[in-house]
Amino acid sequence: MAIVLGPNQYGKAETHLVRIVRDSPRHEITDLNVSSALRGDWSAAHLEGDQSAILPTDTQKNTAYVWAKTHPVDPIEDYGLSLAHHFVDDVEPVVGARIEIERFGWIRATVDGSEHDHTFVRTGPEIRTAAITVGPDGEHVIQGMKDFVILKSTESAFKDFLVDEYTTLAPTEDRVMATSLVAKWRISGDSLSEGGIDWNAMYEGVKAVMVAQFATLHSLALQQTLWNMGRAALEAYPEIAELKLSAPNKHHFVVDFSRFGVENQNEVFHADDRPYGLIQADVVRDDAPPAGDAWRSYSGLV
Ligand SMILES: O=c1[nH]c(=O)c2[nH]c(=O)[nH]c2[nH]1
Repeated sequence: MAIVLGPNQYGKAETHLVRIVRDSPRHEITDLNVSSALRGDWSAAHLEGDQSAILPTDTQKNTAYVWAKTHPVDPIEDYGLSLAHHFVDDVEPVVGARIEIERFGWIRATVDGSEHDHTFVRTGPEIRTAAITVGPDGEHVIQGMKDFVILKSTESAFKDFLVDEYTTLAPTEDRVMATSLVAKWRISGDSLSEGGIDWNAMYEGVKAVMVAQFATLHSLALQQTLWNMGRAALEAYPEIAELKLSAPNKHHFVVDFSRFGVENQNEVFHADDRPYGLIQADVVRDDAPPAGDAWRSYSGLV
């Protein structure tokens, strides 16, 4: 029996950087939380305390800042690809790099009916995410979103489910359906190297396709809604190899007004925060290029 060092990676998590483009009086803001992880043979550091192959996490943080000055940060996917390539191509012992990015939204403040040049208001809660991997198996980009809260107030049912002696849930033909969606979609291999992906357009397009499915499908379950959201996104974007969805079912319970002699026809709800059903589904193209290290995560944030 031997005890051996297993998979490992290291880097700087959550470098929260704000880039202001101020080349003209009309400024632009990009607000990013960047995590970098380096992959390679770090056994000497773990087993012997030898740091000679270790580029400090502090250096990785500095590099993320400098890259934000010297390279475009919008779209975040190109910033991440460039930063990952720098670590892999320019830092000798590094064989793979993972860059994970959260992008927080800002819009211009409106003052006297006009968009202001240098005052911004945080939007949300939706956070755009990206996870870029460059390594021995090539390049992967996982584009995505989290905390995307969406609700429909009708055209959602949940009935005819399996019942056992512990089941108390009443079937419903008409309920509120709401979730705080996490969605991630992978682009790998040829689709990436052929270049030219308009990342911002893809992000807005996938979001629009998924919202349209959520809205227009008369849902029999969140599971069915998720499948159709993912299927429609893959149909619309051939570059996407696969898409993963994680959706907490944000339950809205009709408040019982019967003792008050007041009717409640799906008008007043108790919005419960926990527990919640958690429904997850992957939608995959059956000829998708292999995922390799694409889903090997680092910070747990994206
Ligand atoms: O859309 C739903 N899917 C479920 O699996 C489930 N289970 C449950 O209690 N409510 C719901 N709703």
